[in-house]
Amino acid sequence: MPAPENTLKKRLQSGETCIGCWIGLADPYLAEISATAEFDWLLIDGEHAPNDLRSLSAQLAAIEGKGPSPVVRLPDDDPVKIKQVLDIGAQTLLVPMVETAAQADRTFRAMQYPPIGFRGVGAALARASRFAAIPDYLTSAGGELCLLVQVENRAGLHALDDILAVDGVDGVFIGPSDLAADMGHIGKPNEAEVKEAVVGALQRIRAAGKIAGVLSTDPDYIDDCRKAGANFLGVGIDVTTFAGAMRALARKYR
Ligand SMILES: O=C(O)C(=O)C[C@H](O)[C@@H](O)CO
Repeated sequence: MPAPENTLKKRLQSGETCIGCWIGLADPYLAEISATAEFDWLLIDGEHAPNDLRSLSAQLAAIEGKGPSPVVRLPDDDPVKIKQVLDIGAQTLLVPMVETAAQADRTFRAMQYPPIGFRGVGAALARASRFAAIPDYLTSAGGELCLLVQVENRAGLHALDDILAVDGVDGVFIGPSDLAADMGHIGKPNEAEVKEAVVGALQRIRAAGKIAGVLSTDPDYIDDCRKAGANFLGVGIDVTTFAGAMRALARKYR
């Protein structure tokens, strides 16, 4: 029996547009509630949300088999964290702040077992192998992993073509918030030159035959990015959705 099929990877690589939501409330109960919504994917944020391996694992379990495919964002490109997140069962990773082809290639190799890469072997203890219930995990896991790297500053944009040329990179996600900050427009991802850079990068990513990702909560921004070819399309954040709804409810009766 092989590793579980990564259906999200296959859908995205076929060119399908898959919409999803950031989940940063860092709780499996809330993740399961979000999984009742008809998103194609839910991204569990290990960079900006208060998550650890236990909470990430619990949210993976809460989402799997409920409809949306789970994605995990790492806090950085540390190979040790990558190994641990893969061992708890994540199959699609989003890795932030990638600026060079060498960094992207090292990140890919951290996800792969030898001889392709250098992921440490511990499947017998790992949720990913269903605790050794998947006998062929070691020889089948690599093909079901999906690496999405984040390009979110000028250095990464400058190296985009080289990053796209890395075979192990399945897709590139453009981070409008961090790119805006690096371009001198912090808090203004809608600034004309930022938006132009985001849209242009998305077009280049799809032209290279790779998955193109972005996140926005602005419907017009989302539509422009979809038209530019974004197919890993983040359209919301649970934290801001929940906080906004709670504040609106309180104001309604004040
Ligand atoms: O730079 C970005 O935009 C992202 O990477 C997404 C943000 O990190 C997310 O937290 C929404 O602000």
